[in-house]
Amino acid sequence: MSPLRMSTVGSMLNVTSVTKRYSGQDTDAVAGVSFVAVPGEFVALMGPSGCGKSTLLHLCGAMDRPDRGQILLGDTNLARLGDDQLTLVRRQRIGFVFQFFNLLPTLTLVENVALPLLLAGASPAEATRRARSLGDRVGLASRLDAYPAQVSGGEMQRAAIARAIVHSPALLIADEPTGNLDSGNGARVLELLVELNASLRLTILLATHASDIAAAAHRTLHMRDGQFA
Ligand SMILES: Nc1ncnc2c1ncn2[C@@H]1O[C@H](COP(=O)(O)OP(=O)(O)OP(=O)(O)O)[C@@H](O)[C@H]1O
Repeated sequence: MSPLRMSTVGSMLNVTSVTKRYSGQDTDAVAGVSFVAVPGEFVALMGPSGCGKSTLLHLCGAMDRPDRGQILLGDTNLARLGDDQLTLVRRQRIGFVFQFFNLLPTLTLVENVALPLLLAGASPAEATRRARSLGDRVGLASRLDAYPAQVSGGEMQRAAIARAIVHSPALLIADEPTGNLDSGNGARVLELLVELNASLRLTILLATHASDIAAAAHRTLHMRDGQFA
């Protein structure tokens, strides 16, 4: 069997004994972590600053490779992929939401949302049509032609979430998605993530410091010193 196609039963993400140490460091950022997320599951990662949450998200999101261990996204073993294959997996099967939104400032919200579709080869008309439709759905209808600097943090994060799911990924990785929002906007962004998780059966892996955010997940994994506590 090809190293890219190993069979697992029913898991979206199957992480086994994963370890990652950054060069120049004398401890592992992630130290032998294992867990499974099933399709449609919303899993929260909690733990103090520096415990390894972002590193684990990067590994599960095909942004980095573990030193040891195995990460299966569906049937694909991410640890065995080359750079080009990892890029394809990221573009096609994973969506990312970050604390500071990471929208391109020179594009309008709808242009930001359409970007992954254009990169995947959609025509500008089709990409714009789908981006507008999803923008409406996430509550941005009247703001889609504004630039990021002209809208609120909550609206920027809604656009970032729309951009993250416009290509229908299997897995959404969210790193402190409410960490830069006031409590009202944070609650509305969380509500949106919960709604998308339920309606699209989107698997979500989300890191947070906030226990009320984690409480909305189906399950919370607590990290400390690179391991699950
Ligand atoms: N690029 C890097 N090079 C070297 N060390 C790093 C790098 N990124 C993270 N680290 C270290 O790895 C450990 C885990 O960091 P990580 O960012 O995964 O933690 P975190 O739980 O996400 O923290 P926070 O909640 O502050 O974002 C920390 O000790 C951090 O200093």
